[in-house]
Amino acid sequence: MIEAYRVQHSHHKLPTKGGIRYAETVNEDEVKALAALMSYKCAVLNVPFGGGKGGVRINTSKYDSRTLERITRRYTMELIKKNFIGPAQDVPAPDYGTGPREMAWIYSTYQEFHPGSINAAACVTGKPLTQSGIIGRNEATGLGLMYGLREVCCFREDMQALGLSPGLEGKRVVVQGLGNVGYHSAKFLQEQGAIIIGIAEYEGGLFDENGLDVDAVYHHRRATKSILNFGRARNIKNSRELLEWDCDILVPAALEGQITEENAPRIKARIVGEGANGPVTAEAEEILTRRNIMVVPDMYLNAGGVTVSYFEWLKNLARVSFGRMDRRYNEMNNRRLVEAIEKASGVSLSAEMKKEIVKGAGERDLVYSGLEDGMVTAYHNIRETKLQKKTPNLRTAAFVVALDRIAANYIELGLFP
Ligand SMILES: NC(=O)c1ccc[n+]([C@@H]2O[C@H](COP(=O)([O-])OP(=O)(O)OC[C@H]3O[C@@H](n4cnc5c(N)ncnc54)[C@H](O)[C@@H]3O)[C@@H](O)[C@H]2O)c1
Repeated sequence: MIEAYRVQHSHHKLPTKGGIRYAETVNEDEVKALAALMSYKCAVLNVPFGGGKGGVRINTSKYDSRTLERITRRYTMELIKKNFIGPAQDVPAPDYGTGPREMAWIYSTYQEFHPGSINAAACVTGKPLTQSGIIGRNEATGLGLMYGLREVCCFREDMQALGLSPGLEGKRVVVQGLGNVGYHSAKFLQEQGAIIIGIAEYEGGLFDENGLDVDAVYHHRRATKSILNFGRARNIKNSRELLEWDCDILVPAALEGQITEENAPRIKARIVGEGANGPVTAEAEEILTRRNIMVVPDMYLNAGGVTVSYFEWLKNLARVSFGRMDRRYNEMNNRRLVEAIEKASGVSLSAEMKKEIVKGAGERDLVYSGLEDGMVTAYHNIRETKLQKKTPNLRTAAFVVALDRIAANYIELGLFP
């Protein structure tokens, strides 16, 4: 017998949207809380979905791929029977313990029961690219986190109040969890000049004051099945110690409840960027706020995944491709376009103009720029609200933004009958 859940928190917008988690810790309360968080997250980013969430209480390492497939398809069947999945009802996505593989199984099962449906692909997001997925969904949450922290760090006066210099460049970062969110967050932060001095996984952690090469650590862990013993980096046996390490930014990107009233007094980071959902407990946040440590809340900072899921859903509904899937193909086509323009107009374009056209806009450019725009705008909304309403922290301000928008929906829609 396997316990599984799907929760829909608010129908102010439909479909509801939220990931499916596979973990031994899954329980009804957790799924309910995560579904509520999804409502607020979508509202903060102005993504027109209600909140939903799913969970299957299993330890994935105990099952082979065949059995995981059977579990996923069985779970999807239950969702279909109860009308808890569909492009207009409820659209799942990946979360802890699931990825594109599981999403493909869900899509395939749904399709079996909806023959002839022309938008069946929009029943789930985070699918593989070959199965109507979208470029950029895999890295979306980590990329969005980087855009968010970049925006946070660009306000000179806010950084001064924390005793930090503006910008991501040179910021010393510790990341917990090297999964989808943690790996991509670390990678994109590193690309912006941040120094990843520590990475914590459940089997242990690594520390290197000069910075860890995120890609190399990721491949090392995949090859050796452990993060430990990487180059000259120092092994940290108890990886929880890394949460309390001296750094500028701490990114907990594994599971909830990692920073509690017990360890909050010892946190040395100046900024805590919530990659995971709920990594800082309410009691811990009070302590961090009192200690002038800025917590950038999950409902904003890890909303990149659902934002790009929205683009994938739109793409599936419209049955279009957002530009060329393949950059080389895109460039080849654009070169032809340049030739055609020159031939038709009889004018030869400048080298600069040709370069611009050839580069063009592929699906990746559209997804990345859409995500960037969403993250930047949302941070400005939250920061303005914090200043205007004098909220104690960014989370309260984000709640005000989200609840105002959701309330406006309910009020404007009214009651029926
Ligand atoms: N995937 C998404 O798009 C997405 C979007 C928003 C929020 N989130 C949230 O981000 C968190 C991580 O999700 P994910 O998709 O990256 O999951 P994942 O399964 O890809 O990765 C999680 C990683 O955390 C590690 N981990 C587990 N326990 C740990 C511990 N005690 N200490 C250190 N590392 C530990 C795991 O080994 C794994 O590598 C979850 O809270 C999830 O709800 C995910």
